[in-house]
Amino acid sequence: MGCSKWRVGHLKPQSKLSVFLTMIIFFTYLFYCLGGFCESFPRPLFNHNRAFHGNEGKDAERVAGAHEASPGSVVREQHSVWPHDGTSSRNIPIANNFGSKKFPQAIIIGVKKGGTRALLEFLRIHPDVRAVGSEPHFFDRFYHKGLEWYRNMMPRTLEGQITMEKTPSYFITKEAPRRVFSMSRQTKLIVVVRDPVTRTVSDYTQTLTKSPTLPSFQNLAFRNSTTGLIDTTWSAIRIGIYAKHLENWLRYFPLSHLLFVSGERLVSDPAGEMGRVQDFLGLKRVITDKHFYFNQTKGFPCLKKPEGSSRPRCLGKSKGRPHPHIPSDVIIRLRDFYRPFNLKLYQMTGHNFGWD
Ligand SMILES: Nc1ncnc2c1ncn2[C@@H]1O[C@H](COP(=O)(O)OS(=O)(=O)O)[C@@H](OP(=O)(O)O)[C@H]1O
Repeated sequence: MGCSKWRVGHLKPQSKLSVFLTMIIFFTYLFYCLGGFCESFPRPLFNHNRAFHGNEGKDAERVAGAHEASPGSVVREQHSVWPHDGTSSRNIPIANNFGSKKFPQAIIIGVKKGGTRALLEFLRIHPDVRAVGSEPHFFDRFYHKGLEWYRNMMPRTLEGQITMEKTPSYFITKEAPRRVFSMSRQTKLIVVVRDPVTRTVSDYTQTLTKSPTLPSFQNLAFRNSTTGLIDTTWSAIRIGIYAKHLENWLRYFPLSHLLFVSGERLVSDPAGEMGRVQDFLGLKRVITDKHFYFNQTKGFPCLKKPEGSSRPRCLGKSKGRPHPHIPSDVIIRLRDFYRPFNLKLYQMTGHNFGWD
């Protein structure tokens, strides 16, 4: 102090003034820095999240805003706030490759014409569900392509989100249970079941749309029209023997890994059925009756706001088609045929689907 006094005392008045001003500037700057206002580099926005997830900088965007309840909603929020030109005002690149591709933790394995598309589209409005749009057919047709091929088909998911796919033919594929099990024994399996008689007619209607010269329903359904013996080699019939197919799955998975969704209730009470599905998947009940409205023209429930859209949407023309008339005696025979298998299913699942 004495030293500086001595030096200042020997300076000219102009020099004293400039020293004084320099000191004012220096102390003002010091105060600003202590207040945190003088950083010349942008702060890495998500540093705190590395510690949060112990992720050491991998997938920085994956952990973005991990303090929020749902990673899915965080991503949406970022997109709506930040510019969409690939950079943000804080020099954080916005890529559309958030997260990583994982094997599905839950699969809709069946049944064909049960209402599997409706279920998947309804689930996709949940922020914590990401699903493949098309049917991958990995465990039946493309198993030879290998698990990496399959994983690559999956959408990227963030921490806490569920990866899903639906391929209804898995349910009747002999090898599928073993194959799914060897991918992960933790896989959750969802089966949408529908009255097997209506399901057969629905299946027939689909084939008829593709091949208008198809024989009549009764020609295909009976092995012998006089004895009324049902032709179980016709896949449209065979698929509806749910109890038999279920036996294959129960060799590998406990019943607690399977959820049976009623195809009928998915139409009459979509929100109620979706509540069960969300509970089974361990998801917050986000999808409620607010998401659905009944479209009189379509004759089915439709979504008020499907994923990625703000406009109401129903499923396409191939879903909810009118069925051709099938003579009542044929329907009765089919009902008789399926009854014991249905009862077996009710017993196996502990759930009466009310088809009889
Ligand atoms: N909300 C809604 N909208 C339209 N259709 C609905 C809906 N919910 C269930 N369904 C029933 O779904 C049936 C088709 O089943 P899938 O989607 O499993 O068919 S497929 O196996 O993928 O081809 C389809 O069968 P069809 O009526 O025979 O066309 C519908 O009855």
